[in-house]
Amino acid sequence: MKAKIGILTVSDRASAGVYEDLSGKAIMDVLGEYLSCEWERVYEVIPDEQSLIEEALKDMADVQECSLIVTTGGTGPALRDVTPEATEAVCEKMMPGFGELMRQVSLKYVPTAILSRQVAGIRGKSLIINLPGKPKSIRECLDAVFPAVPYCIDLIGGAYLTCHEEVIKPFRPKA
Ligand SMILES: Nc1ncnc2c1ncn2[C@@H]1O[C@H](COP(=O)(O)OP(=O)(O)OP(=O)(O)O)[C@@H](O)[C@H]1O
Ligand SMILES: Nc1nc2c(c(=O)[nH]1)N[C@H]1C(S)=C(S)[C@@H](COP(=O)(O)O)O[C@H]1N2
Repeated sequence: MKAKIGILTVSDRASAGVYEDLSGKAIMDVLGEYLSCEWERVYEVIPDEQSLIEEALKDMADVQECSLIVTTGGTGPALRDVTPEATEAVCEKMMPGFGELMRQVSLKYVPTAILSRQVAGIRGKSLIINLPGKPKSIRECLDAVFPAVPYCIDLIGGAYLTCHEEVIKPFRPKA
């Protein structure tokens, strides 16, 4: 099965064309460096509206059958930041370790790492992971959690992800 990966940028300004979506691009670049298997991307840029975020996540998970969905933006405390709420609303199971680890690692880079409420969870055969909006946060967060991502996707019946192990080494306890 060819892996499908959803990349969802949640940003009022990127979706309005005020700035180029560098964070979505960073997700594509980092995943391109990590993955040795063939994969297809499903990409969307939407404003910070909870209903639109939920709709996009459900479409990527249920219709497009993405094994992994990575969001960027909308995780902070500002009024319009609702990506974690939308993620929780569509997930059957939350995976708190992802947010805990990303926040902890991010503190090495910025003291404001604690302002991100980023979460991860499972919807069907999809793992959804929230990342902050800043382009530089993408690699900082993904480097920390990605080693656990392929095995998590194995456990929920998603696509079998393989990686360039000199770049990132996935850990599969039963391999
Ligand atoms: N998708 C993106 N592409 C490029 N830069 C971004 C993106 N998202 C955020 N940034 C940058 O990070 C800074 C802080 O992100 P912030 O959380 O304020 O943005 P956001 O909430 O994603 O954007 P908005 O307020 O338009 O929804 C922004 O001012 C911008 O410079
Ligand atoms: N790794 C990392 N995490 C980070 C940051 C960062 O630059 N790098 N920025 C922080 C800041 S300043 C904010 S406000 C929160 C929330 O960002 P968001 O609302 O764009 O998702 O993420 C935090 N987490």
